[in-house]
Formats: sequence, C-alpha cells, structure tokens
Amino acid sequence: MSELHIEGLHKTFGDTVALAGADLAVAEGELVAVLGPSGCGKTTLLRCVAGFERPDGGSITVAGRRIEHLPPQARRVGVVPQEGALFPHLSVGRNVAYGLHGAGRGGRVAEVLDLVGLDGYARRMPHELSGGQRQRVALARAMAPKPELILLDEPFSALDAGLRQSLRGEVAAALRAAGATAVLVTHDQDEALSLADRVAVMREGRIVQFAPPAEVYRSPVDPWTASFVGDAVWLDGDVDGDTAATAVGDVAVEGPDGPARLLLRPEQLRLSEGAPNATVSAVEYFGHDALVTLEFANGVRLRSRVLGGAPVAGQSVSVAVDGAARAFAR
Ligand SMILES: Nc1ncnc2c1ncn2[C@@H]1O[C@H](COP(=O)(O)OP(=O)(O)OP(=O)(O)O)[C@@H](O)[C@H]1O
Repeated sequence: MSELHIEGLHKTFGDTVALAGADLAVAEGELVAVLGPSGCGKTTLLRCVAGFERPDGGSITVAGRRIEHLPPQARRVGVVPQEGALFPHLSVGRNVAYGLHGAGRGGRVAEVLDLVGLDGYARRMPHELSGGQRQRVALARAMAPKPELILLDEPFSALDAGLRQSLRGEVAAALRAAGATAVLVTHDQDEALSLADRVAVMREGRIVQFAPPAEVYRSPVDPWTASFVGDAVWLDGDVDGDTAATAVGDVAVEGPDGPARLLLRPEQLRLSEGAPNATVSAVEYFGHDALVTLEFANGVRLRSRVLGGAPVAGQSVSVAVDGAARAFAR
C-alpha cells in the first residue's frame, strides 16, 4: 500500500464546477474520510482517482507515480462502490477472484474472505447474503489484487442504521489489518468521525479542512465547518484575551480578540448545582441523552445535551459552560 497525493484537481461538467482545485495527501496505511454535503464533489474526486473520470487539471500521484492519464485497470486502485455491485451470477469466491490471475488465486481468495470475516462463504451466491455481507465481499474483491490504494464510495449508504454501525467497525478493522491506504467518501459525519484517521471536509469542490476527527470537531476552521460537523450552538460575544463577555455571562474562549461568534457544542452546556440562570423551554428525549433548549433571562436560547435524567419543560436550572468556546471574528 502506498501514499496518495492529489494536487489542484479541477473538473467541470458544463457550467457545473465539481472540483475547484482539490488538494489531499493521504499517508501510507492511513484511512481518510472525505466528508461533505451532497453535490460538493466527493464522488467526482473518487472517480478521478479511480480513472472513471478524467480531471480538467491537477495531478494525482500514487506511490510516486502520476496516474491521472492511465486507464482504470492500470492504476492499481481498488474500488468499493455504493451498493457493492457484485456479479450476481458468480459465487462469492469467483467474485473475489475476478481480478486475480495465476496459481495463488485460491489462497488469496481465502485470505481476503477471512480478513472480512467471511471465511467459508466462497461457494455462496450474492443473493444468499445479507446487505452487509455483500458489502464485505465487495471489500474483499477490491483488496484481493493487493492494490496500492482502496477507494470506498458511501459503502454503507444502502444499509439500515444498526447494520451500518457494526459494519463500519468491521470494515475499518479489515482495512487496518491489511495495512490498506484507503479513502472513504461519505456525507455522514458519524461515519467519518468514528472511522477515519483523518477527515477531509469538502465544500464546493475543495478540501477546506484536513485533520484528525477530534480536531475537526473541536477546532473547525470556519463557522460553516463547525455547523456541518456536529451540532453547533452559537453565541455572540466580545473576546478579550481568553474570556468573552456574552449574554449568558463570561465564557472561556480560544480565538482572536474583538466581536466574535462563539461556537459551543451542546455537551459543553452542563446543568449544574447553583442559582438558576435559565428556564427549560423544550426537551427532546432520545433515551441515552436529551437535547434541552434553555432560555436565559435576556431571551437568549441555547441547546444543551444532557446525559441521564432530563429536566422537564418549565423547570428553572443552573447552566455552566465546560471548556472553552471557539471564537470566530464577527
Ligand atoms: N456526469 C455528470 N454530468 C454533469 N454533472 C455532474 C456529473 N457528475 C457530477 N456532476 C455534478 O457535479 C457536482 C458534484 O457531484 P458529485 O457527484 O461529485 O457530488 P457528491 O458530493 O458526491 O454528491 P452526493 O453526496 O449527492 O453523491 C454536482 O453538482 C453534480 O450535479
């Protein structure tokens, strides 16, 4: 497995700019999620790397080799499409063996099926598998020829929520066990944050932030990224050093001095002991936690994520802020 370098990639379709100078550098053995809203260019980026689309400009290098002008089969890149796309008339084993040649085929098929947890499934037909098993076969098929790089295009999107979550972990484990360099495209922030070593946030054809999941969540580069990745609670304030004066009191901050929009995550607003300073105006209960809308005396409303017992609407509560808010100049 090898590293991937994408520089200044451009692609337009008629009047639509799908890629507007996308840059991405994936290290050997790394699992990167490209996360962005619908239409931001994720699939186009992946298709350019796979060779299904030819970019208008820019370069794609895998293991030091420029590949953007090579046909797909010469790129040594494996692809796991959205819905697996297995050959329906071929057994699991023959699907996985499809891109393999030579004597070691049988052994390699068994090896990759084992890696994806489908040891003993080689004789089954695709229609005899669950949706999650089909996706694992598609992953095994992509990995079988030992490509330099594996690309996964929304590989869990056709599955229901429970299955998606368990399969995510299994796929990440299989990729890591194989030492694969992989790029996964998704619009699902939970998927990106939970799976990837680094997340590339994509907007309007460009990568706007590329960092480990915790950094993207805690220190988003701009308000758009803050609101796109995770729940954002916004509060206006005036920053002076490491505190900001706000309508709900002084809050610890990180960011430039002056008028600012302050980003808090709902779990940073904690119900505490002490003199009440807010009233609960609404509660959305989810079992494991609840989203509570808090109204302060001056009319400011903020959302808090509360674990365990949720308060009830109308209740007076004391609210404290944990950690620092991130300030963006206003
Ligand atoms: N073959 C094409 N012809 C014309 N326009 C296209 C083509 N492929 C993509 N586009 C346009 O390019 C833009 C980026 O599309 P792309 O499929 O890469 O986005 P995406 O981020 O993968 O979206 P989604 O999450 O909805 O799949 C969109 O505006 C789309 O309509």
